[in-house]
Amino acid sequence: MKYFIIINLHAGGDNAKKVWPAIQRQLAASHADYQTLYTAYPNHAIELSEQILDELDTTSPADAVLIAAGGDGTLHETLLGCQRYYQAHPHDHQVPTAFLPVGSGNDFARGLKIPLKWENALADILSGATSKIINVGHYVDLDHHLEGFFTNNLGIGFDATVVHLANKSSLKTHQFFGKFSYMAAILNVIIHFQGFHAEIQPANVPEVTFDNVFLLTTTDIPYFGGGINIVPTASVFDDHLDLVVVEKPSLWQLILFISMIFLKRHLRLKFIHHYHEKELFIKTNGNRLGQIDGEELGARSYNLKLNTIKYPFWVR
Ligand SMILES: Nc1ncnc2c1ncn2[C@@H]1O[C@H](COP(=O)(O)OP(=O)(O)OP(=O)(O)O)[C@@H](O)[C@H]1O
Repeated sequence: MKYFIIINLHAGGDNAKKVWPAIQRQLAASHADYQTLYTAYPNHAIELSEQILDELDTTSPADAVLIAAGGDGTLHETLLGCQRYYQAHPHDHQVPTAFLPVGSGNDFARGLKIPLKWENALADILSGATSKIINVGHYVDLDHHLEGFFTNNLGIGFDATVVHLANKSSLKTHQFFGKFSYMAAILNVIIHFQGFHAEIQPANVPEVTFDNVFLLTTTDIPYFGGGINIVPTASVFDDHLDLVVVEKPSLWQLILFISMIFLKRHLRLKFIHHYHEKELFIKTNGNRLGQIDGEELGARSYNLKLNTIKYPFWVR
C-alpha cells in the first residue's frame, strides 16, 4: 500500500503537531510506504486531495490510500476534494480515504468506531482495514445553485449558533479552557435563542411545517457536538439520512431532553421529530446560522435538497 497523509498540524489545538513525531515513528516501525502533505491554511486539504488524485491518475496505483489526519474539519475537506475531483474526472476505481483522528471533536471516528487513540487507529489503517462504501451526506442549495458534502452533520439553529459563538470566543484555542468556551456558548444560546420557521418535505410524505424550531440537524452519523449521541441508529453504511427537529423547549422539556439523551430515548419525546429518509427538502425562514461538520455556513434562510452519495472509505 502507498499512503498519502494529509495532516493539519493545528488540529486539536496543536495536538496533531505534538503527536506527529510519534506517528512518524509508528509508520517507520511498520515499514509503511507513505508521503506527507501538510495543510498550510484553512481549506488547503481540499486542494491537496485533488492534487494527489490528479497525480495518481497519471501513475494510477490501485493500492493507494489517502489518510486525513486531523479533526473532522480536515476529514471533511479531504473528502470534499475527492468528491470534486471524481465529479470532474469520473473513474471506475476511486482511491479510498482513511481517517486518523488527532483533532478535538472526532465525532466521525466515534460514529464509525475508529479508535480515538491515534496509535490504535493508525494500526488499523496499516493492517486490518479494507475499502468499504460509505454514504456521504450531500446537499444542494436550491436558491444559490451550490452543492456540498458532509461526513457528519448539517445543522441550522442551535448547534450552528453554538459553533459560531465558540469560534468567536477568545478561549477557543486554549487546550483546557477551550472546552469551557463551548459550555459558555451553549448556555448563552439556550437562554437567548429565538425559534424559527421551517418546512420539511421528506420523500413520499406530506410536507410538515414547524413554527418554533430550536434545532434542525441532518446527520449521517450518531454523534454531533463532540460526542452527543443525537441519533443512536444513524449510520454511514446505509443510504439514508437522519433529520432531527426539536421545537423550542421549555426549561423542564430541556432538562428532560438532556436526561433522555443519556438514556438514548430522547427521540420518543413529543417535541422531538425524527425522520429517516433517502431524500429530504428543508426550507427555513429568517436569518439563521448554519453549520456543516462544525464549520460555519453563515446566517441566512435555507432552501436545501439533501441526499447521500457513495464513497470508498478505508476502515476496519
Ligand atoms: N495550516 C493551517 N493553519 C490554520 N488553520 C488550518 C490549517 N490547516 C487547516 N486549518 C483549518 O483548521 C480547522 C480545524 O481543523 P480540524 O477540524 O481538522 O481540527 P479540530 O477543529 O481540532 O477538530 P474537530 O473538527 O474534530 O473538532 C479547519 O477549518 C481547517 O481548515
